[in-house]
Amino acid sequence: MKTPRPDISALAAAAGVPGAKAAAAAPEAPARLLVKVCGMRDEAALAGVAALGPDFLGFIFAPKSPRFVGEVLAPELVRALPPTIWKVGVFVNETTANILAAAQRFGLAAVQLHGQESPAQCEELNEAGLLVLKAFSVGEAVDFDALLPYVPFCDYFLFDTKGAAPGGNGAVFNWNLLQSYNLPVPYFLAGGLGLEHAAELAALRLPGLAGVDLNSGFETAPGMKDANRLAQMLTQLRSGAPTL
Ligand SMILES: O=C(O)c1ccccc1N[C@@H]1O[C@H](COP(=O)(O)O)[C@@H](O)[C@H]1O
Repeated sequence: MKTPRPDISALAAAAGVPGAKAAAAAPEAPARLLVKVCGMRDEAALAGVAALGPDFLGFIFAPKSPRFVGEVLAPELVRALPPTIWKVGVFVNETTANILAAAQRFGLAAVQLHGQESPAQCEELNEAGLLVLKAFSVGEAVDFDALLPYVPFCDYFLFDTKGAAPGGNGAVFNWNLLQSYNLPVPYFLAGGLGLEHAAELAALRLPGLAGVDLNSGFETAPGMKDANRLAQMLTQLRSGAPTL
């Protein structure tokens, strides 16, 4: 069954992003960075973090992750989150059938594919009505040409630090590697972001940068988000970002 897909245009306009698959290579910064808080698994923190008004909330469906949402969080709680927040399921090399089943059960509107998923799988999920974020691990260099086959089927890319685990490594990569980004898909910056990066991120000018992904840098333990630190981060990101 097809998962209803919210209209991305309002979100893109609010963030000053000219819409998915459009003009991401413009060098100017978005009006404000989109914020995705990832790795939610703690029922007690969920309402508090949602009340901060992140643009996206991520739930990890990779069984090996310490943030695996599995049976920990009741699907009703996720489905009941405000419709203004995009609910993102994070998957690593999962089958399309399993992803669609989880999307249906938890009311996910978006998927973050954090493994070696193919462009064809991105297309399948995109055609199923889901917003598609494709993650890529960044080491010493990025081969943007290798991302070209994904362009037609992804709403966002996400650049994360290469590490021992597929994601959630808590390490920062060299953001300057993205200075030469020239593809028409906006992206999220991820990997070890913490409160100490707030000022730098708010002032960051990178072509195609649409948002930031906050995960292990805002936890008291894996999956246990610190709403106070997140509140400080959102305030700094949103007040520090320039207006167009
Ligand atoms: O957080 C995890 O455990 C995880 C597991 C498997 C795939 C992705 C995962 N998280 C994603 O990793 C990046 C960076 O996280 P961090 O800031 O370095 O902790 C982020 O996009 C998370 O969504």
